[in-house]
Amino acid sequence: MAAVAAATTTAAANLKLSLLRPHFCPPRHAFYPTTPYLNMHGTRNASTFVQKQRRLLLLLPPRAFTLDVPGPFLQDAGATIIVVGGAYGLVAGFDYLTQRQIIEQNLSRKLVHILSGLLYMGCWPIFSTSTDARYFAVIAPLLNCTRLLVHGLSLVPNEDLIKSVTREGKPEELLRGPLYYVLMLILSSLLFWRDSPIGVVSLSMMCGGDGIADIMGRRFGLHKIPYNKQKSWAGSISMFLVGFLVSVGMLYYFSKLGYFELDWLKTMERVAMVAIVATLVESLPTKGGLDDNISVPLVTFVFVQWRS
Ligand SMILES: Nc1ccn([C@@H]2O[C@H](COP(=O)(O)OP(=O)(O)OP(=O)(O)O)[C@@H](O)[C@H]2O)c(=O)n1
Ligand SMILES: C/C(=C\CO)CCC[C@H](C)CCC[C@H](C)CCCC(C)C
Repeated sequence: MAAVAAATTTAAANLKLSLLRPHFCPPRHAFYPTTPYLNMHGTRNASTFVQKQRRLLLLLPPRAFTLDVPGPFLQDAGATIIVVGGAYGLVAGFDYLTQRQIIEQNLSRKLVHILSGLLYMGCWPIFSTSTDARYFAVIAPLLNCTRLLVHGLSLVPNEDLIKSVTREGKPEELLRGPLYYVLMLILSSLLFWRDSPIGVVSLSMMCGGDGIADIMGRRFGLHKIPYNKQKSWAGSISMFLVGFLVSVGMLYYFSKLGYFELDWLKTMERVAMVAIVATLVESLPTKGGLDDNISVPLVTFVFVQWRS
């Protein structure tokens, strides 16, 4: 009798858990804990997840011999150097292209907008599984934040940075869109990191979606949106499509690496809803109001939470 009662209670608890389970499942490594430290002789202690991370770091194909990564601190320090170097390289590269008039200033600004956040997120797996890894990851955006403040306040002039990331070439522009953008990268890394689809989708909408709206809208935006003559159907439709595709691509990337598991049908549905909301928010008239680099990711954070 007692055994039957116990079995019934367990079954009821399991049913309750499965009903409460969100569509975005908890990170897989919550179920399969990983060992960040590897033994001296090989990978005996390493879980599949850690092995995947190490392969990615070393850019070696699966099954190839992998060198020992000497502890999370060195791995995170190395990853930080790569990301900080990548950020400087990206801005310098676009500055070179604008200086040579290979691309115009506004296109450079939008390409930096699209690429920097997506490449930044793409680099998250090269950080260790340590709980401190996210603090190393925010070093690059923090340095860029300082850089934007120093040059935006004209404490030290920097024509190169201004040319590659501003619209009109004024230093104070660095204190608006670009500054809000790096602050959102920091916020999302600290709050969600690579363990949650929420941060991944929000940044994908801000980088991919919002970035492409400008590029397409300026080129093909003949037909304006009825409630905002500054924005066009071409820009908003591109934002929806690219925001959706980039989000799904990023979610696939992180789920393949084992950071979380997704029910793909529900995920697609949810990402489509989020893309519609982010596109609507971006299309609103905001003269003097909230910048898109704040409104788009913040609304996405809130909307995904609310739907969870
Ligand atoms: N849905 C959209 C968004 C943008 N655009 C085009 O892109 C230009 C700039 O858009 P906006 O988002 O206002 O850009 P910025 O103010 O430069 O934004 P940010 O500083 O956030 O980059 C608009 O004038 C418009 O030509 C568009 O056609 N349709
Ligand atoms: C032009 C921008 C926004 C306006 O809407 C983006 C500004 C980007 C920053 C100046 C540079 C940010 C760099 C990232 C923090 C790190 C990128 C690393 C990666 C590996 C290239």
